[in-house]
Amino acid sequence: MTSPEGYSVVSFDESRADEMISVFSWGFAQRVDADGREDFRRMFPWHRARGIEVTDASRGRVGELAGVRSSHPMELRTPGGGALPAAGLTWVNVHPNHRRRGILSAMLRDHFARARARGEAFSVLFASEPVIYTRFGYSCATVQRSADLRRSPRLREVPGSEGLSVRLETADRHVHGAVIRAVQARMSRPGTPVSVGDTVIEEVFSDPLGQFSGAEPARIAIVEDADGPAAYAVFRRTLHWKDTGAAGEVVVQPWGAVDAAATHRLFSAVTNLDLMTSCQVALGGDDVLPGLLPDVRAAGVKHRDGLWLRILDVEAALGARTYSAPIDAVIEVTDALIPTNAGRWHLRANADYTPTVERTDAPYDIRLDISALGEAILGGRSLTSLADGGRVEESSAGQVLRASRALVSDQAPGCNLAF
Ligand SMILES: CC(=O)SCCNC(=O)CCNC(=O)[C@H](O)C(C)(C)COP(=O)(O)OP(=O)(O)OC[C@H]1O[C@@H](n2cnc3c(N)ncnc32)[C@H](O)[C@@H]1OP(=O)(O)O
Repeated sequence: MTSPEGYSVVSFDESRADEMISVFSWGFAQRVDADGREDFRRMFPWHRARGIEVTDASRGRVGELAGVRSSHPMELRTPGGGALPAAGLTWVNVHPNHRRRGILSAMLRDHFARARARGEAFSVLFASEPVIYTRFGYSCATVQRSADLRRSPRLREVPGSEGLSVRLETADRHVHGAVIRAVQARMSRPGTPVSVGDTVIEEVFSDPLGQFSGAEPARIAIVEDADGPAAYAVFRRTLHWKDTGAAGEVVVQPWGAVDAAATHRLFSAVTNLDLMTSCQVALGGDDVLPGLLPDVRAAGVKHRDGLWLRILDVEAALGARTYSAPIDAVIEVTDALIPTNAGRWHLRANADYTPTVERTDAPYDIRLDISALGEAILGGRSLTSLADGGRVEESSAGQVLRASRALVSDQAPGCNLAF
């Protein structure tokens, strides 16, 4: 693996936790207190930690970590109910003394090689600044929205919701990790992490930066149906008193539900807590929740980029999803960083829309860069809209439209677990 001059790429483990936290706190301008350090020890994926060490004294103290990163193992839902192994890139930081010397670039080359060797088809992340990642072939694959549901918004009725049980408990990572895993595994939305390693679960119950200091300990609402856990919401309340009386705030982070009935039951409970006037929640994809609100504008929905995705294995990415219309097309992919992705792929989806993907020398029908394919692969962005923006070419009129209809997904993608 090529490293920038004066540096070398290394693995590191928990014995270097203090150093890693120091690089992180410089990168993210954060104070990490004793509790936060304990959280880091539990939730940082030490087994996949990589860093860049100084090897030349003119660059800094020889042996010190100049940059760090790791990734969470997970499986990501694809359109049609399949899933693919993915690397959830996380805690990427370069100490300001060493920035803009190619350290991130070296870490990402290393990340791509190692993730591919493990058979991971996607690298996914939540971006601190999107501009960092576009040059490495990542694109925004899901949109995330935030809303404030206020108190008891009188959700529209959903058949079957009344019969579901809901209970509130104090969150306990040892007990409720299994609940979260059970719900995630049942979720069908493309972009959902349907299987995650322990570190993602640890992160759900952690607060390394003291974001929730002043709030109560994490609680969890659990809805069950005949098949077991069907929805959960991890939430924390903070009680404020104003001149007008109690004005408590509920922050839900994260939540997941398998269907509309479970969503209705869950939010009937968490938006109806005494002394609370605000219930802040993130929405992913085309969640049913906004459609249950009688006055969606009152929720003040805000949009932003959600999950960023980089395809590491084009053949797997095209082959592990279903298609919404027949397709028989040669797709030419350019990829400046992963040569095994580049070239022409013959994609055919048969009568039940499951695909075959083969390398071919035949002329292309559509041509696009890996970042454009990453934006479309979960069905979140249409190829027609990417073509309008000049990011997809066609060899003859109608090719983009046909492929676009095939790649669209019945459910808009979303990712409900941050990492
Ligand atoms: C998934 C996550 O963990 S997101 C968290 C990312 N981390 C942060 O935001 C913490 C604060 N920032 C940092 O730690 C660092 O500045 C990083 C990681 C963003 C960049 O690390 P560096 O080692 O400086 O990046 P590197 O030198 O490899 O830069 C590669 C290219 O990206 C550009 N670039 C890097 N960061 C940025 C940025 N924040 N904004 C704009 N361009 C950037 C560089 O200018 C360079 O461009 P070039 O190839 O045209 O010369």
